[in-house]
Amino acid sequence: MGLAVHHTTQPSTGPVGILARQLTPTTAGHTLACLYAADRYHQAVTEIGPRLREGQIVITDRYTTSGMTMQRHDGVEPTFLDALNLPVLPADLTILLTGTPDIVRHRLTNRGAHNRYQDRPDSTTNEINYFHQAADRLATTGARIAHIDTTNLDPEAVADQAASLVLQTVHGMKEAS
Ligand SMILES: Cc1cn([C@H]2C[C@H](O)[C@@H](COP(=O)(O)OP(=O)(O)O)O2)c(=O)[nH]c1=O
Repeated sequence: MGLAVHHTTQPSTGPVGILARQLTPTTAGHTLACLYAADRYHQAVTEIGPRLREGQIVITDRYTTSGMTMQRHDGVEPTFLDALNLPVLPADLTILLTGTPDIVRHRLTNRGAHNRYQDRPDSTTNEINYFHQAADRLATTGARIAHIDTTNLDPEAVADQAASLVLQTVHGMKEAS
């Protein structure tokens, strides 16, 4: 179909993202929430915005919803996280990959934890709830949010569903413009 796609991640590989990753084991709460949000604003200006203006599709692994979720593990209030993250360049589509706590925990154990949040066995159920709550709060802004229940899907099937959702969104935006 010839669409130009740029794939990226949050935290980014830029200076603020590197700092956020470096400090995650030893810092917590408001400091980390601000660092991850700063990385998101910086990446929107330096990487994502310019590519969107060139007409590319930008896919990012984690975005605003992660910022509205992760530091709740450290007790940061949702209102603080929302105020920090909702003004960031809004996504045209947010896809939430969901799964039962058992299957998410099983996959995490097989893959290995990437940070101290994922080390705690009880964190999975909390995080799933936090993500659903963040998605509900994001939805009140009019954001387009889709859920893919990955419990019984392999990665290829998840990717297929995600690609269809992206294409639907792109077509919808083209028709509306
Ligand atoms: C984007 C973002 C990430 N994080 C943390 C938690 C994530 O697990 C980690 C991302 O590290 P990563 O190694 O990409 O882990 P995963 O594969 O689980 O995404 O960064 C936050 O705490 N807040 C944020 O806003």
